[in-house]
Formats: sequence, C-alpha cells, structure tokens
Amino acid sequence: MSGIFGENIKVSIFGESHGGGIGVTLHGLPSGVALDMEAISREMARRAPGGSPLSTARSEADEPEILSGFFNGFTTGTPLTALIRNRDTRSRDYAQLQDTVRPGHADYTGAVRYAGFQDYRGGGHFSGRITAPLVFAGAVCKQILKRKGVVIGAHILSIHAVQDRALEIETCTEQILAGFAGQELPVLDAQAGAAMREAILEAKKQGDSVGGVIECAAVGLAAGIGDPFFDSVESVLSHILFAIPGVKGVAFGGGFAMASQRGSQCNDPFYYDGQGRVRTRTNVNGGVNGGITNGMPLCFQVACRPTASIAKEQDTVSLEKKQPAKLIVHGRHDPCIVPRAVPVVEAAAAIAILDMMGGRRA
Ligand SMILES: Cc1cc2nc3c(=O)[nH]c(=O)nc-3n(C[C@H](O)[C@H](O)[C@H](O)COP(=O)(O)O)c2cc1C
Ligand SMILES: C=C(O[C@@H]1CC(C(=O)O)=C[C@@H](OP(=O)(O)O)[C@H]1O)C(=O)O
Repeated sequence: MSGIFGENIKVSIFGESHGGGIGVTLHGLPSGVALDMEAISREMARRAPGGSPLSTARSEADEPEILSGFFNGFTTGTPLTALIRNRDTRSRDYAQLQDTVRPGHADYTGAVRYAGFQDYRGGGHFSGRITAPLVFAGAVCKQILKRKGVVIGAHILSIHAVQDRALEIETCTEQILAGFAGQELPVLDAQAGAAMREAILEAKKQGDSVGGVIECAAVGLAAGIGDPFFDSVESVLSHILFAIPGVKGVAFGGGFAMASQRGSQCNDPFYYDGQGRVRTRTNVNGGVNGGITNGMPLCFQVACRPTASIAKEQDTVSLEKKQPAKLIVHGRHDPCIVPRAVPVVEAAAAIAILDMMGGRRA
C-alpha cells in the first residue's frame, strides 16, 4: 500500500490504532523554520480522543515525540518524523470483529485486501486514530503557511438535521477562521452548536450515531496556485480529504447546489478593489476557477458519515462459518466523528495547500 501523499511536501503516515504507536514523516520542508511546539500540542488536543461525552471514551494524550529533522528549535530540512505512542488500547473489544465484521467499517474489506494479515484491533491502519499524525503534519504546515499570510479554519456546517450558517466572504476573515479552534463545536451560530450537541447526545443515548458536514476555508492565498486537469486545486484537496476515514463527500463553493442553478447565479462578477487587486463580488466558485486559485477565499465542504460502530443490533456474516450472524458492537466509539474531524480537515487542507504552493509557481 502507499502511505504517502504529496509532490513537494511529501507526507508519509504509519501505524495501527492498537500497535506500539502511530506517526508521520514530512519530506521537503524548508530548513530554519522555528516550530511553536505549544501550538502543535493545541492542535493535537483539538483532535485527541476522550474527555467529552461527545467523544469516544478512549483517552490518549497524543503527545508527539519528534525523532528527526528538528534541532535547537528549528527544522533542519531533513525528514521530520514524529511518533505518537498508543497508550489506552483495549483490544478485547475487537476479538469478535475479525470474524463477525462490522457493517460500514473496514473489517471485511481489510480482511479481503490483506488476506487476513491486517491488524484488525481497533480498526488497525483504517482507524480514525491515524488522523493524529495527519494533524501533527498539518500543524507544522499551518505554521509555515501563516508566515506566508495564509490562514485556514473550519466549522461544523451541519450535524444530522441541525444547520449552522454557511461561511460568506464577510465571515471568511483570519480572525473568525482562527477563532474556530477555541470551540468544542466550532460554529458561527452558538444556538446551532447547542442543538448539535443535543443531536449527538440523543443519538448516543439510543445506541446510534450521526454524521454531518464540515465547511473549511483558507484565506490569504494568492491567485494562480494549482494547475488544470489532474493537479487542479480541487483534485489535490479531494485526494487528501477522501483519505480521512469516514469522509463520503467533498464539494467546492456552491457544490452540488450549482447544478440546479443558472449561469447568472453562479458566475462570480469580477472587479478591481481599488488597490489594483482583482476580486469577485460573490464566491460561489469557492475561490477556484479552472483548478487554479483566483485569490478569493478557498472554500469547500466535507461530508462525514455517521459512525459505523453503533450499539444497536445489526445483521452481518461470520466469515469463518460462512453464515449469517447478528452483531452488537461493544467498545468505545465516537457517537459522531464530525467534531474531532474538524482539525483533521484543516490539517489536510494545510498539507495540500503548502504542497501546491511549493510547485513551479511558488
Ligand atoms: C477522528 C475520527 C474518529 C473516528 N472514530 C470512529 C469511531 O469511534 N468508530 C467508528 O466506527 N468509526 C470511527 N471513525 C470512522 C472510521 O474510521 C471509518 O468509517 C472506517 O475506517 C471506514 O472508512 P470509510 O468510512 O471511509 O469507508 C472515525 C474517523 C475519524 C476521522
Ligand atoms: C482512538 C481514536 O479513535 C478511535 C477511532 C476508531 C475508528 O474505528 O476509527 C475507533 C475507536 O477505537 P478504539 O476502539 O481503539 O477506542 C476510537 O476510539 C483516535 O481518534 O485517536
């Protein structure tokens, strides 16, 4: 399998949820970048499991141990590797799942693909836990991007039937985007946040789960990043966003709604802003035309499925007996992956954007 993403900044991920640890190596970073380790820890804490009724009860500190590429407070320019130890594993929860595979999870497909040799404990390499190293890599990339004037932030656009306000040009400010990091359920409308919390807790009470949509924006991007066709901004971002376990949809700007609109509603009119910069009055195209940034906020949405591991009885099969079977998943699971996936989406965006900025046109 390939655990590597990127052209200029290559990110390679390793580890299993119940193995010794998980980690990441970043190749192609510049030397001499001062890394703010506290800022990295804050990013890790946003995603870390445990400590909230909205999260899985598995509790991990997720403190990255830097093994290489960092010396006297600066990147050296050689591969930067971070290791995160797994501490709170409870592998007995998974004993039955190798045979009676979970509907919606990767137990069956992983067993087929790796002929039964995969580490099935805790979902192994398919686990959402593998997004912890991605957040580390993203936190490093975010710091480099910030020095180039690029800020990324994401909020929860919806959970189940509860909707937050969508980001507009006016709300795509550095301050608002950076402020999302301080909220457990990052939203523009606090009432929507409270209703989302209720929706998650209600599903959990019923042994069920809910999904939702994350909306992410990047501001401060120059016009002219990206290439047409295979390396379009949408293609590169989608590649890494769909790698996040549980992500089932990615859309840019007005997304699928644009399909039922008219051209006059979807063409963002151009104007000069008085400082010689070309801007658009609206941003239905999410800051991308022809796969290339146009200098407006880059805006996209990511749909997450409801968590597969639910406490309700489900139909499955026994792979060993080749017979139908019933399954109740025991163990510690997120009733909704969306809140913890928010920093993961930001991290994935930071990695992809820095990678694209490292190209010929940077
Ligand atoms: C941060 C995060 C936490 C997750 N937590 C769980 C969980 O507790 N239980 C679960 O069944 N799936 C969880 N998932 C999703 C599964 O890992 C994912 O559904 C599974 O690997 C199958 O992949 P797919 O949904 O992309 O097909 C989580 C995903 C992320 C990103
Ligand atoms: C450990 C994390 O989340 C895990 C993601 C996950 C899954 O199937 O994706 C299943 C659960 O694993 P376990 O049964 O080992 O507790 C979650 O707790 C994490 O995100 O760090």
